[in-house]
Amino acid sequence: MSRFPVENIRNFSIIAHVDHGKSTLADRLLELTGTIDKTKNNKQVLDKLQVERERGITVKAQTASLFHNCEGKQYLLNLIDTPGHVDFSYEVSRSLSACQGVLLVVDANEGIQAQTVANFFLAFEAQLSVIPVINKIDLKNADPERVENQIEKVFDIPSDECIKISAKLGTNVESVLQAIIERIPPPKVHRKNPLRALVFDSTFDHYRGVIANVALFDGVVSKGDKIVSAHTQKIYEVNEVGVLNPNEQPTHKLYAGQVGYLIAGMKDVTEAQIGDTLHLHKQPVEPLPGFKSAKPMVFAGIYPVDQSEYNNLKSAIEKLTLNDSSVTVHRDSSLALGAGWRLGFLGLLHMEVFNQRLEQEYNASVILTTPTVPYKAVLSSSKLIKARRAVQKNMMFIDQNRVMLKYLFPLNEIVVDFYDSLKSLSSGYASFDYEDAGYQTAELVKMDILLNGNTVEELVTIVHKDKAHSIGKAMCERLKDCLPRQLFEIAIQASIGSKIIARETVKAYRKNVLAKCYGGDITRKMKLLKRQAEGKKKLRKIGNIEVPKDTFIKVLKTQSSK
Ligand SMILES: Nc1nc2c(ncn2[C@@H]2O[C@H](COP(=O)(O)OP(=O)(O)OP(=O)(O)O)[C@@H](O)[C@H]2O)c(=O)[nH]1
Repeated sequence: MSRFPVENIRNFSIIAHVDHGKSTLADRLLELTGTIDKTKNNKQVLDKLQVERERGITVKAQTASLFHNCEGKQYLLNLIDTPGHVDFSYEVSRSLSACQGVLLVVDANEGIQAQTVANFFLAFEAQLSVIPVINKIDLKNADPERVENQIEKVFDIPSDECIKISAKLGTNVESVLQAIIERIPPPKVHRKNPLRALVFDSTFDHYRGVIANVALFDGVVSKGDKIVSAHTQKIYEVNEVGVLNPNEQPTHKLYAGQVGYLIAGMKDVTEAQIGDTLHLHKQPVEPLPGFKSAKPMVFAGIYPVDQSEYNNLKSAIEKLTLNDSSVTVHRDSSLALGAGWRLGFLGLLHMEVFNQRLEQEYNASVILTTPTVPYKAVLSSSKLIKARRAVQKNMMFIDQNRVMLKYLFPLNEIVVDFYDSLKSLSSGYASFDYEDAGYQTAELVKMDILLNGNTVEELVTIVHKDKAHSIGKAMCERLKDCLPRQLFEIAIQASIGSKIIARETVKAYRKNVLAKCYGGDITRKMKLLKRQAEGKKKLRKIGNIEVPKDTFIKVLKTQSSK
């Protein structure tokens, strides 16, 4: 690795709106630099996770070191592929901290979209060089000139700086490599200073423990070095260092300005915190700024389907949150579902992907409860301020056909199905991005679900006053379908405070298990009664009502899919 002086290193990221072609461009760059063989099967090579391949989206940023010869000089280009979906923008901002420049990919047909704007500003604020790349020029409806004008108008980047390519066909991709070398500065680092390495990502390998992705800001790290985590002050010996090419390739040493991986016998997932600084033993340094912790927007309870799986699920969640540090975890327990956790996610897709990764990568089978968003509640019996559901803040025309609107929305209104509705209403043309605007006052009510007058804690929800009636009615109807009839009538009610807003009734049902036993054998009767008693044990009592355990799961599941 010493062959690459700092001036021959470029660290860059590819950012774009979803589906504008980041991963396809990454494939072409890997091929052009000979990192992977050119075959027809190279499709999103850096999307390694099963969930990414199944959904066709990137959820984890990936790193690859490319070796490129240009005008007789060997360059080391470190590429960090990032996700496009709004839920994963935390990954984007972390990746950018290891870069000096970005390729901003824009679809030649769709033009600038919501996440193009959001990601551009992340790069702009981090003061990175931005190379605009207009992709998919092979499409029949491509209009690269229109997109050039949009880029000039919205981002103030002269249109002659745009590179027009087709990542799919490979057209003009060499110009992108040329621009990376010419327009992105080498990292500002010092190899003579003591080691200062930023852990910008980490994964857990079942056999080798924690694998930390590091960007070296100062110094050199070698196999066998004793290093210290600035966060925990624990000392480790480096067992392996190397570059990702795109698979791990050991190199013995990594130098300042380079990006690679490091394995140092960290066995516990709490040891390699993302954002941590590593330095040499007895050579302490000023830690790097690290990362702002992610702010979860959507919360859900997660429980093992079978309580005996609790410890396995605990370790699976710990390992997966090491790789996805934006998830927050708190222990929780529920009367119906047993011991579990309350997890915070950045959005609904993030929650679904986390769940799918738990199942696919850790073989865990879990119950996920209805997603909710956080509220700050002021309990008051006085008149509430009239809620305004969405308030328009700003409007800007990007060109004759496209407008950018800014609204203030309650988070609860957008997390579940807003994006889908927007897409179908606009025939797929509108795109959407959001950022936290803080807490706002709203007319929200706490809705209880009662079974014969007793509140069922698991089903308590916070809903907007105007929607309470329809949601309460739907939940009562679902419960009615799920609850088995019992020996007495059950009243299912939805209430706000003391006011009942919906009601369903489950009629009484009496099962006489002895009906077919005429007279005779007492032992047979005892056996039937014992079996009935065992069946009853399986039921959980809420007040005087026996509720099968899976009723909660059914109601919560239908509720979250609604
Ligand atoms: N016609 C055409 N299609 C392209 C081109 N580049 C990418 N695509 C297609 O566009 C789709 C999305 O490409 P990806 O590379 O997965 O996009 P991405 O930006 O990485 O998507 P996310 O990771 O989900 O954000 C795929 O079906 C690609 O085959 C291109 O130059 N021309």
